[in-house]
Amino acid sequence: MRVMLSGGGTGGHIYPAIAVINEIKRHVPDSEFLYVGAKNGLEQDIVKRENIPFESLHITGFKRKLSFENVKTINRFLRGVSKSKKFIKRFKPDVIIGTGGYVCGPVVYAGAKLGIPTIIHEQNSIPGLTNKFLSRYVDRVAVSFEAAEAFFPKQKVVLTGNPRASEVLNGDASKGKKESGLSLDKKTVIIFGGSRGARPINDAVIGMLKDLANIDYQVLYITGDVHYNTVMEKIKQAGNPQNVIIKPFIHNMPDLLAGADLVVSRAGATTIAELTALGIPSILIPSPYVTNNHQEKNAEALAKNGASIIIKENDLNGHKLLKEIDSILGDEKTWKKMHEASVSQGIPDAAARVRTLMANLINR
Ligand SMILES: CC(=O)N[C@H]1[C@@H](OP(=O)(O)OP(=O)(O)OC[C@H]2O[C@@H](n3ccc(=O)[nH]c3=O)[C@H](O)[C@@H]2O)O[C@H](CO)[C@@H](O)[C@@H]1O
Repeated sequence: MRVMLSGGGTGGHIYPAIAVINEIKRHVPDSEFLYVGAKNGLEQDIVKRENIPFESLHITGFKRKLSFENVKTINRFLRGVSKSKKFIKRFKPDVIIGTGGYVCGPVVYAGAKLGIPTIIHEQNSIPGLTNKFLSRYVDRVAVSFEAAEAFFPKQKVVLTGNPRASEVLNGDASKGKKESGLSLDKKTVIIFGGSRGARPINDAVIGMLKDLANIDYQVLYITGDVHYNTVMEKIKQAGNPQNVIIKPFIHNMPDLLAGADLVVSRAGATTIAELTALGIPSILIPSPYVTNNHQEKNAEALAKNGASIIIKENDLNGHKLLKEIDSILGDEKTWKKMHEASVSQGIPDAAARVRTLMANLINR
């Protein structure tokens, strides 16, 4: 089977595509893949590390306000379409899958225009602009939340969940802990701000570092690549407690999450799919800077049934965060309830559902 994939900008769009690739590889081992990503997105690095053939487009997103930049964006889109058509004619995919982010716009659009079977995957409960645009042209729309169904043509939409949920299921907790320098027997909190890190979360963690030294669990704190040096400068002054390990980025999240008792993070949809697949309780700080405030909606779905506590970014500080962490890890009953609520929200067989959708579409 020949599968072309596109999606990117941030990890939340890239890891679901890689999970689809791994699922197909397991079932149809001689399949071939081509990933088309943005020149400046995180996908350059992440996809190449996985040894997946990669081509790139220069692409940007629309500004909401009228501006000359939008004219350039339209030109880049049109150039992206014609470059994608060349990739498609050369690679000859049986199917094209887009997982969101600006870059998959021209790729999936070009595929649909050339008559190739096309699918988009939407991770969020409120869809992004690119997927809304593409939904008019594609054959199927796979969604991760029921709430997203209403935004797409009824006859095309299928609830699959997020394929990354399946990928994290078989993580090796000891390996993940050893790789990051964590102890094997302590309760573990993982803190990160999505795939790129988030300054307000970093500030809150720096604000509670001194108090973290007095707790009996351990913390793996991921700053995000671009924030790492600034954070480490500040930490030089604040001091780094022994039970707090700080990293810029972790490539092997499945093994790390397998050993996590609690996660503190933004409310990106792919992170949420991972948490609920594993039943990890969470404290979510939705980013208020995303389209239609979709992270808040993602987080609300979990908080409503008790799997997560939401802290709004405006209310976030080190003291509050530590208090909430303690309220979960310090009380076995609370942890168990949140764990069960989290499991009940997961779709762990999402990757298989996407594979089936694809196989049915192309009759294989
Ligand atoms: C600012 C922005 O536009 N964010 C969006 C983006 O977020 P973002 O890319 O942050 O997405 P998510 O939080 O959904 O996913 C992050 C992914 O990166 C992984 N990870 C994270 C840190 C790390 O060190 N290593 C690592 O591998 C996580 O395990 C997860 O698989 O895509 C999501 C999915 O469409 C959206 O819901 C988010 O709103």
